[in-house]
Amino acid sequence: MNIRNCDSIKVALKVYFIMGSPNCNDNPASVLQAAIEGGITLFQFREKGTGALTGNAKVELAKQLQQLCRQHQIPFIVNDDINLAIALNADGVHIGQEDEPADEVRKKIGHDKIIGVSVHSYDEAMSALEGGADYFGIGPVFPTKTKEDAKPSNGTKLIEELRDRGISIPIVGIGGITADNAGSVIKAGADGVSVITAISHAPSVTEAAKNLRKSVFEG
Ligand SMILES: Cc1ncc(COP(=O)(O)OP(=O)(O)O)c(N)n1
Ligand SMILES: Cc1nc(C(=O)O)sc1CCOP(=O)(O)O
Ligand SMILES: [Mg+2]
Repeated sequence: MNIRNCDSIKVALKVYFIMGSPNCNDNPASVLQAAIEGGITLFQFREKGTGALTGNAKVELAKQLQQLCRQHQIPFIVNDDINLAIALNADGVHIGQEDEPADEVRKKIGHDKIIGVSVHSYDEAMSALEGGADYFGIGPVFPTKTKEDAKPSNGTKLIEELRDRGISIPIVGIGGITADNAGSVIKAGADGVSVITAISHAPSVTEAAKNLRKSVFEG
């Protein structure tokens, strides 16, 4: 299967769980296992923020989480760290406007890997497309405390604008998304939702993933 196929990416983006050890109240592998049992469709390893692991500890955690994803056929995406993604033969990377440009990343990771790019305007979206992005992450849709340097929340405006202007690339919304508001993000034109705390901090991680899935698939 071509992992970069647009329809496959749209399916994978539906319930996109992102986390690293700073986001977990429990052992990250247990949290990921529980989220997989709840039906997540894609995972991003984002080892970032206060207390984030570095060096060998980061690599070992990434390997452990990648192994879990492999066992359950969940694609494994690495946030920011292109060298780690290459070293682990990850399924792809997610980069933002402050990270390496998409065209440079494409040269490094090759043509069989997914590149997700965060965009905040039509112009950024066009540049990301030219650079070879496979999907856009758009946010923060709602206020979030999880990303320290997040921009002010902007609702679903950009998602609607891109769809109105005929952009058909896979899109995932991010930032403050929960089972209660996920339906509005899908209605706006996103293919899926990406969340950290709505799953990682939930009293039951499995139930939270199931509820999010329900909202995405049933509105
Ligand atoms: C799916 C998805 N969308 C957006 C982001 C944010 O990326 P970025 O702006 O580079 O910020 P950091 O996550 O690196 O702090 C994301 N990670 N995933
Ligand atoms: C990693 C990230 N990126 C964002 C963006 O707007 O690009 S918001 C965000 C944090 C999302 O965490 P939560 O689901 O807990 O709000
Ligand atoms: Mg980044």
